[in-house]
Amino acid sequence: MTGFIGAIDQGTTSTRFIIFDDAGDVVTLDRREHAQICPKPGWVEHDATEIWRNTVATIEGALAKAGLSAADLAAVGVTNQRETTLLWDKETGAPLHNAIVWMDTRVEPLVERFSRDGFAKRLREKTGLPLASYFSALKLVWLFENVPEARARAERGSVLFGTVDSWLIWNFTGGRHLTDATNASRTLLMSLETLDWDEELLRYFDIPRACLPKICASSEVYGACAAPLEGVPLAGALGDQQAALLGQACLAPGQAKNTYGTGCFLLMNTGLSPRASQRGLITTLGYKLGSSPPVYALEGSVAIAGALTQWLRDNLGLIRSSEEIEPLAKSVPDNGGVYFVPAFSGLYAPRWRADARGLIAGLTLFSTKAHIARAALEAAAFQTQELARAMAEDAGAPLLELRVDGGMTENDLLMQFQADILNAPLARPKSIETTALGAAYAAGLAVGFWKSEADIAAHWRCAKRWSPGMGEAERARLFQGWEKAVERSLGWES
Ligand SMILES: Nc1ncnc2c1ncn2[C@@H]1O[C@H](COP(=O)(O)OP(=O)(O)O)[C@@H](O)[C@H]1O
Ligand SMILES: O=P(O)(O)OC[C@H](O)CO
Repeated sequence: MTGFIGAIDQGTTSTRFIIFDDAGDVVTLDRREHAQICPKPGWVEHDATEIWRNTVATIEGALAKAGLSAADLAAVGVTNQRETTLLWDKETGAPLHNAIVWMDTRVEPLVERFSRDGFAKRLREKTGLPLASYFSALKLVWLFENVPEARARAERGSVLFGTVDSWLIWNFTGGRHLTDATNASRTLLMSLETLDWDEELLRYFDIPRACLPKICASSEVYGACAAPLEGVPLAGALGDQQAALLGQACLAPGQAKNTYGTGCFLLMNTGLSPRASQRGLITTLGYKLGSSPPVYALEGSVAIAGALTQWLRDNLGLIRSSEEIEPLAKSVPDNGGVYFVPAFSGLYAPRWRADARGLIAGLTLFSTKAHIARAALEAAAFQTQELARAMAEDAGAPLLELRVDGGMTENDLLMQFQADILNAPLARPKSIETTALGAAYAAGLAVGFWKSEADIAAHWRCAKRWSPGMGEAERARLFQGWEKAVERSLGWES
């Protein structure tokens, strides 16, 4: 019987394999963390071979826990941390360098170099993206400039470029070099109109076409998997935030979700044509299901959200586990005037300030670690409020409801504060594994396991809701404090 769908969720901090039943409910899950390699300030790398090993281990782990075998899976989907950039040898499959992670800032000097000629406006028109260290193109340029022989071999096609989806698909399918259009839309190399690599952009960044994967739909059969998923069709791939959009069934224009993980990513479905932002948001591909027309989204990306909780745990030792932050923060009635701006990689949307750095503001002798914990949680909410405000202005209508998911949504204090600061209700579905669910939906639709978008929308059920309860004056006072702190974080790094 093939009554289940599998999804690999390869995230910034961990890799999960989740098995879903036909109601979209989690049957079982296995998870492995991988090393965050930080060789210099601002540099963040992953070992791609460790990621592949963890992927295999989580699949084996989840199948064993559920007492299932690969033959029980009708299809498998892949979803992944986006923009993270890899090069590997076509013959041996060996990576040429550690993967350069999306939040890595080493290419700031390249951003400056490429900013000088005024091409950034054209880049934004074609790709929907600002010229920033976040996206893949400059990471790839850096690899070509720093890894001996990489460029010459890429030109010959013996070295391949890919984001993490490509890397996993290549390993699963015995060497098929493919990517999906949502991941490609984060490279600064794909045109949002044609959904193909763009000659003008390739020339601009001097990227050889021979090293690029073929761009596919988010939902189509990519190939049959090798062990440990022997023979299972790999039938869906999406960047993780787009997968969450689909997993949250935000299928109608105007519907939006926010995922609170390492970072925070607010995406709104904007329908069948790309909508340019006037407020510092990104225009991105939402999803492309088979031969259906592509669906676009506006996105607000925040680099540091849950990562700040981890930082309090690992770098300051303020808490022993992420969960401990909630009781600590709750032990004080408010932030006591303390604000924490986690601009560790500069600030992404809507400000795009690479020169910002993290700070804690408003400290007095009265401040305790509980105020710092509270300020760290509130930072995710304030950053989301900035995105929501920009999105409402772009869309010409306020957000009526925000669907939420990701690890931080377990934090009740944060979610209530978020509803208060947004002045809009939050709704969390029965499963917060919506990222993996989106990849499962994409794969399931491609093989007919689920029949239509309506079929998957019918699975969405609200399990928890937070309603706003804060007065306007208090909301304005708190947000003003945040804005003052952000102003002070700007221009730190010059
Ligand atoms: N109860 C909690 N309160 C605050 N942050 C949390 C809590 N639980 C998890 N987190 C944070 O959420 C992140 C994990 O969420 P997850 O959705 O698994 O992220 P990712 O997919 O980016 O790896 C971590 O950064 C962790 O510190
Ligand atoms: O791995 P996550 O969930 O933190 O997501 C990372 C994003 O895809 C980066 O753009």
